[in-house]
Amino acid sequence: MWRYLRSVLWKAKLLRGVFNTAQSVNTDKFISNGPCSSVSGKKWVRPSGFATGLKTFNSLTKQKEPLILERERVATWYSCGPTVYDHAHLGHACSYVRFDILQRILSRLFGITVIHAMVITDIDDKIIKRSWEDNVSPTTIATLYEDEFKRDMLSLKVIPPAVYLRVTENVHHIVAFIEGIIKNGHAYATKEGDVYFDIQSIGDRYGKFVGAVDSQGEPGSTNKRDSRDFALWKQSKPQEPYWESPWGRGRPGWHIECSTIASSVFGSQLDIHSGGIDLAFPHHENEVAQSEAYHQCGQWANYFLHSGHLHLKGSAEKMSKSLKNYITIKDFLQSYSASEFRMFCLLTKYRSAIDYSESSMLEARTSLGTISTFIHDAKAYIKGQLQCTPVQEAVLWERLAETKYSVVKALADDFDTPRAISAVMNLVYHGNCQLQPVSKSEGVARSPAVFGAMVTYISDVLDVFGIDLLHIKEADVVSSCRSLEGIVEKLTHFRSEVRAFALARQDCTITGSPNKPGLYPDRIPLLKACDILRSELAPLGVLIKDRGATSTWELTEGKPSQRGQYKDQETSS
Ligand SMILES: Nc1ncnc2c1ncn2[C@@H]1O[C@H](COP(=O)(O)OP(=O)(O)OP(=O)(O)O)[C@@H](O)[C@H]1O
Ligand SMILES: [Zn+2]
Repeated sequence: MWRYLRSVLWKAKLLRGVFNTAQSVNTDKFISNGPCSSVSGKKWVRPSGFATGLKTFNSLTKQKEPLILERERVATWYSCGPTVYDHAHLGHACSYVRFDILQRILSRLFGITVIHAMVITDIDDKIIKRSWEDNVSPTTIATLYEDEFKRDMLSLKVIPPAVYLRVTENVHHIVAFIEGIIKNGHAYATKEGDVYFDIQSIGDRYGKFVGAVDSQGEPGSTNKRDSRDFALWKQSKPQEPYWESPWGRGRPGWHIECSTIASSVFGSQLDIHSGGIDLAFPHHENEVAQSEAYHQCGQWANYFLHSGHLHLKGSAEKMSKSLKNYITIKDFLQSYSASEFRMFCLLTKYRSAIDYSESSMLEARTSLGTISTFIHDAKAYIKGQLQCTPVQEAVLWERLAETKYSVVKALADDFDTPRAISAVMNLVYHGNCQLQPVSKSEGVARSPAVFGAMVTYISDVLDVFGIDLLHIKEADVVSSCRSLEGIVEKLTHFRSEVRAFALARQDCTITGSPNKPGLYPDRIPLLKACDILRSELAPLGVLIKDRGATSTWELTEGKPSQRGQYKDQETSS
């Protein structure tokens, strides 16, 4: 077993650069948790290690616990990834964005390096079924939706895990892991070629998430010793993909992939394991049973974090691929930005269920809009463009200090993002109260520094949450280009009208100088203004060409040599 652990850790080379203390896993650590035989019951043991100052709700104890890490300022984090047989939807977005926010808080605010590994379930009954329906291979289906999932996560600004690992590339590890569990006396093979976990062999330690479990278990062989026993290895049916194994041709069960892959990266001990709440039982329950049976330890993962489900408002069911009640991430991003979705997530606790609706998205949009407007006004004030009555500067410095304290306190308390956002909104409110515009400000004292500090702090906090204050959605980039063209068109048209007016010739009979028709002298400043506008737009990439009484325009980005070509044409003519 040690050789196996060492070899898999060796493969996870990237970890070595990040772990600053060890070249290999400290195997003494999990032995100190006690071998399975000596550990009874489900009691959670508070890890010995490095306190972080945070508390987090642990599904293993169903209460908040101090977050203590195995290594100083390093958190090992494993998360269950998607089963890639269909489009990623807002339910996935919600779960992965919420955990991304938690990881950003740990790393950016608390200085903890998070090493995150995620499995991609690329072989499973649903993938096989979908491949039959579409008449393509399971690999084609899995690759298509895995790529789409990763693209969607990038558009939502989710920081990718240190490693994504596919089940199909780890089957040899899975087979070795199952052999280890059998050797330790916690699993058995049937004559049909299936392998089951032997729940009775771990006594009362099964049921860490739900207490006394009286489950019927999953359907399977009638040769199961206990109806709750679950499959580690399934004999393949005709036409199904298979791998060779000591038990014949088959493929891994669902739960074993996570135990094996998490162990292949992190060894026998894990700080944090995450997933949606639907995964707590039986998936995480079974992962724990397998991992502790393999590693012969009493506590494999110290903290299980579960996110609440996203529902369509009014629906009792979670949004899900199998229920076909979903909105894809791509469709969503046509109407809203990634930052707006993040704000929507921040406004509820990560563990709560969340109702998705147009009105909840508009609430998120409004909150972001309020912050953006404040930042815009504060910057105008700092630059001296916005004149205001004298500011109570000391009050604002105090509010800023209080906000900093409240934000950290809220986030250290099980990542209470709604409370942190409320503290930030409160600061914005007080900032706005102090920005009272006046038309004349000569001699009025100004306080740009405190507004500079507030702008910087609020931008930093939003940045921790992955929010970009411009919060431009991709669809808007295209439409804003279009509206920019519309603005240039209108501006050029207006200039043409002014220019035509300014170029009008005086009536010779009125002036009494029939041989010298000329411009109206009082309109010459208008012509000069038209010239100035044209020459000032040129360096911005808008080239206006006057052609007789009318004008045309073009964008000249990348063609600077043409800029200034028409300089001072009017007034010099
Ligand atoms: N509506 C949802 N709200 C929050 N998290 C979700 C939601 N749907 C899925 N998740 C989470 O996304 C992750 C990947 O889930 P999975 O691929 O099994 O999605 P699914 O849509 O539930 O699929 P299926 O319908 O096949 O069960 C899991 O952690 C799961 O808990
Ligand atoms: Zn899992």
